[in-house]
Amino acid sequence: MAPVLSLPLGLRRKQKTTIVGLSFLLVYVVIRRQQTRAKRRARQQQRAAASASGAERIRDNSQGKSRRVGVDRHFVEQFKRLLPICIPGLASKEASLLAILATILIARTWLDVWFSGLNGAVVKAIVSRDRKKFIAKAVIEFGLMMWPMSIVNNSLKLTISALALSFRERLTKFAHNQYLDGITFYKISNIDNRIQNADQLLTQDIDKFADNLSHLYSDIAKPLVDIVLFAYKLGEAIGGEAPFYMIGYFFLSGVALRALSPPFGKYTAVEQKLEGDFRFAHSRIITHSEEIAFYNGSAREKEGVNNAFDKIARHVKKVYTMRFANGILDSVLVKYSTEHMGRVSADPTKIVEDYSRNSGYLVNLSQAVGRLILAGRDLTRFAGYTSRVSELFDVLEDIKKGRYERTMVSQGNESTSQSQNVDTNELKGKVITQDGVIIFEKVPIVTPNRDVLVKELSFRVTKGTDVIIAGPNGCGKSSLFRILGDLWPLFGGTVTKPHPSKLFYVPQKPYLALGTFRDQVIYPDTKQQALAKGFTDQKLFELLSVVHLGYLIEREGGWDAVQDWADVLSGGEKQRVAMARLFYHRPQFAILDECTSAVSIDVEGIMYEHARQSGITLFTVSHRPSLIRYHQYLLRFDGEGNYQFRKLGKEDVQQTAFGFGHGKSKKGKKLDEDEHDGEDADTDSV
Ligand SMILES: Nc1ncnc2c1ncn2[C@@H]1O[C@H](COP(=O)(O)OP(=O)(O)OP(=O)(O)O)[C@@H](O)[C@H]1O
Repeated sequence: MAPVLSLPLGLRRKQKTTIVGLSFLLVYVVIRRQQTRAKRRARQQQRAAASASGAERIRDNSQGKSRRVGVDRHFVEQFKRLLPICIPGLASKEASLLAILATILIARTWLDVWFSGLNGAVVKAIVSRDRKKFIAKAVIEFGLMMWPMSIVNNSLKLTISALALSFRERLTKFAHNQYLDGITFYKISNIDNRIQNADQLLTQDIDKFADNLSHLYSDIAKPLVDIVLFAYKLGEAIGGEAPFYMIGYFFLSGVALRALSPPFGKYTAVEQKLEGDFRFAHSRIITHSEEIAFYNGSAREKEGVNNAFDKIARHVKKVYTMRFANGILDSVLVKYSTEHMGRVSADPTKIVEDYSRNSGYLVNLSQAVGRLILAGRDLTRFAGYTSRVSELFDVLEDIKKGRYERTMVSQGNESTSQSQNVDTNELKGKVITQDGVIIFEKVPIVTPNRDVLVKELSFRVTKGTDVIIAGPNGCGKSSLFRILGDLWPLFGGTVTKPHPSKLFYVPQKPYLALGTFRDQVIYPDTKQQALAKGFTDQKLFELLSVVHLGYLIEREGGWDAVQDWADVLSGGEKQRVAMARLFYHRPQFAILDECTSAVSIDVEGIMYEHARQSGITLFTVSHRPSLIRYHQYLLRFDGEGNYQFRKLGKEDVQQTAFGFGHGKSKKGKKLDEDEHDGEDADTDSV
C-alpha cells in the first residue's frame, strides 16, 4: 500500500535502487523455486514410473505418464481444441453473446470513468460548500446514474449465464454424439480403462468447465479494457510514470504468485475425479439396494462410501490449507496494494476534485491489474477442468478411431501394471457380412486384457441349426458373443455373420429402459417404429401371451403405464419380457445367454418352441441340460483352451449334466506370450 503509493510519484534515486534490488531478489527467488520444483517433479515422475498408477495421478493420454496440470503449453493446446466446440464460428450464437458481453464490459468501464469524474465533482461541491452543485451532482446525476449502472451490471450477469449455458450445451451435445455413437459408451468403460467415471465428466465437469470459461472471459477481458482505459486517463491527468510503475509492480507480483502457487489446476482435476468415485459408490448402493439389503451389507457399504468421502475430505483439506497460505500471499502482493493516491495542484477546490477523480482512476486501474493477476489463479483451476474435459474427448476420439488403452495387471512374483495401447485397425481379424450364416475361422477368443481363452476357434452354423454352448464359468462363452457382436476387438481369424440388425442378444439380466410398458417390449424401437412394422397393441399382446405375461397389462395399468420396471417386475418376468422383445424383433440369429435361468421349465419350453417356429436360429448359453432337446449342435469349451463342436444325438438329450466341473476355468495366457497348448478340438461344420 503505502510504498506502492509513493513509488510512481517523485521517485528518488535511493528508492529506485531499492526497487531494482528488490526486483532482482524476487526474480532470483522465483528462479530458485522453479528449479527446486523441477527437481521434485523429476523425482515424482521416477517414483510414478516405478509404482502402479495411483488414484491421484493425472494421466497424459498420449504417453500414459503423470504430468502436472497447470497453465502451460499443454493447457493451451487442450484449450485450442475445445474452443472451436464451444464457439463453432463467427456467425454462431456464442460469438454473438461474446460480442454483446464485450459491449457490456466496455459500457461498464465507461460508467466507472463517469463515476470517478462524478465523485470528484461531488467532493469539490462539498469542499466549496456549493449546495446547488452538490444536489445536482450527488442527488440528481448520481441517482440517474444508478439506472444504467444497474442495467449494465445485471445484463453482465445475464449474458455470462447465457454464455455458460450455451458452452455447456455445445460441449454436452458434442460429447453425447461421440459417447452414444455405436457402442462407444460400452468400450469407454469396458475396453479402455483410462476414464473411470464418464458420467461425472459428462455432467459435472463439462458444466464446471463451461461456467469457468464464461466467467474467465469477463474476468480477463474487463480488467484488460480497464487497464488500457484507466492507464490512459491517469496518464492524461498525472503523467505516464504512475501507471507504468503500478503495472510493473503488479506484473512482478503476478510472476511471483505464479511461481509460488501450488499446482491448483492439478488439485482441481484430482478433486473432480474423487467426487466422481464418491458419486459412483453411492449410485452402486441405489442400483444394488435389494441385494445389499438381503446380505445385510449396510455396514460394509458404509465403509466403502465413507472411504470414498474421506479421500475427498483429505484432499479438500489439503487444498484449502494451501489456498489459505496462497491467499495471504495474494492479498499482500495484490489485493491490499490497490489503494488510491493523488497529486497536488494550485486551486484548493480543484486539488480536491483532481485528487478525488484521479484516486478513482487509480483505484480502478490498480483493481483491474489486481483482478487480472488473480484471474491467473482461477486460470489454474480452469486448467484442471480443461484437462478433465479434453481427456474425455481424447478418449472418445481414440475409441472412435478404433484405438484403446488399458492398464493391465500381470500376476508374477510381483504384481505389476502397465499400460498397453491397442490399435484395432492394425489387428489381423477380418469380418465378412453374409446373410444366413455364422462362421468362425481360426478366431482367437481374447479378452481386452489380452488373456487368450481359446487359441483358435472354428465352426460354421447355417440358418435353422440351433447350437447350445456349454463350459465352466469364465471359459469364454459370453466372450464369444462379445466378439460376434463387435463389442470386443477381433485379434485374428475371420468371422462371417449377417448384418448386426439380424443378430439379437438376450442376456441373463435383461435391460429395462425408462418409459412405458410397451417400450420394454419393443426396445430399442419407438412406438412409431413399431406401428410402422405393423405391431399394434393387439399384436404386441399376442407376443406377451406367448411368454405368459398377458396379465401384466391389466396389473400395471395398460401399455402406456410408466414405472421403474427393474423394480416392479420379478426376475422371471423380466426374462420373459426380454423373450417377448426377441419375438418382436424376429432376428435371423438369437444369442440367448442364460436368459431363461429364472423361468420355469414348462414356460421355457414354450418360448423355445415359439422361437423355432418363428424361424429364429438359436445360440444358447446354458448350464441346463434340459435345453439340449431344442438344439442340434453342441459347442463345448473345457476351460483349458480347448473346445468341441459336434452334432447332438439322442443320447445327449437324456443327459443330466454337460460333464464339466463348476469351478472357474484356468485363466488364459497373455496374447503376446508363447503359446504351445495343444488343441484337441473336434470340429464339425453344419
Ligand atoms: N471387460 C473385460 N475385460 C477383461 N476381461 C474380461 C472382461 N469381461 C470378462 N472378462 C474375462 O473373460 C473371461 C471369460 O469371461 P466370460 O464372461 O466369457 O465367461 P463365461 O464363460 O460366459 O462364464 P459364465 O458361465 O460364468 O458366464 C473371464 O475370465 C473374465 O474375467
